[in-house]
Amino acid sequence: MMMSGGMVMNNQPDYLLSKYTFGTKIGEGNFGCVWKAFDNHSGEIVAIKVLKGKEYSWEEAQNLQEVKLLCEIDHPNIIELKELVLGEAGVLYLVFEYMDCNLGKLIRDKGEGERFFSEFEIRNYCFQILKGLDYMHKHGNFHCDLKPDNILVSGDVIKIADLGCAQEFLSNSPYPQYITTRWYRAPEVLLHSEYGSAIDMWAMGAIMAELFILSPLFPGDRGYCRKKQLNNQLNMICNIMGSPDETSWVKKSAKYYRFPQFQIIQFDMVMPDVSKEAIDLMTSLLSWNPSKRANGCRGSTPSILQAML
Ligand SMILES: Nc1ncnc2c1ncn2[C@@H]1O[C@H](COP(=O)(O)OP(=O)(O)OP(=O)(O)O)[C@@H](O)[C@H]1O
Repeated sequence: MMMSGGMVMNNQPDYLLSKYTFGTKIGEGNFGCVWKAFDNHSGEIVAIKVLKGKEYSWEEAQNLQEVKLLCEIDHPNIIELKELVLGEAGVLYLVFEYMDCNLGKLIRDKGEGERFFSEFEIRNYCFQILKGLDYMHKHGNFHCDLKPDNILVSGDVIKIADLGCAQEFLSNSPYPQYITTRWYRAPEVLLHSEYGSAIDMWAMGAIMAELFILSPLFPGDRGYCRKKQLNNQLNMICNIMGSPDETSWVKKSAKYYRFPQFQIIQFDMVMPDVSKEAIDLMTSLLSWNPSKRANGCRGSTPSILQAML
């Protein structure tokens, strides 16, 4: 057994089954199944992610991006990885602190009950997500797959999870193919342009709007080919944020793309009860130009964001 930071790493096959009692399956993504489990020693409830589709060696397991990053991270708004266990036949188990549900489910439940979140609740959630993101960005990483289902909630505490696609700014490795679920994907990624941590701020803007309206802001269709998907998603964005003007960013990043022409829909028209500060923050987070997006590390951030961080 080895220790890295506060985390335990174990490659004894029997260890997992003797330490934990598995309960129900609580989630499933592209990369793993997540189970609720009971720690027989401490009595604590945990969430165990069983990685899919590959036999891991111990070295591969320790070098996984999600594992490497979570070993270095210690923040109250980022999920804690408690243990890494390599079981029989190279099955890899990631043992996390347990959270009650994800933000996507909470939004869907509210939507079905036709009950809105109060702005106070939304500010509290966004404040915590922004704190977690700010920490990641200041430590040279960005999440790359921020979406409501990857944000976990217990009571009024929020934690960012699923760092499997996260990237280091200065990494020599090429950025991954898979970047953000399409509805939360920033224009620069859609347009195959250069991108960085500002893609998380775009996703944050889309999530904040979703918390207010209880449905995704840019729910682009799948489309039957990549070109259709791209057109559809960018169309959705133009439809709400207005088409980008001829700024240097558009000239550099989208010189071959013909944007459909739409005027911006003012958020205060569709969200009449939302405060001006919250509208300003969403509008800034959803700027076409990544360098203009609100960002905790920059001076030109809206006052609500400054007050939050
Ligand atoms: N620590 C946890 N506590 C409670 N539920 C969790 C926890 N971690 C994950 N889950 C649940 O399991 C789901 C899938 O987890 P996760 O996103 O980590 O898997 P994934 O395979 O990497 O997903 P994706 O396809 O989005 O990359 C989450 O949406 C969440 O509902």
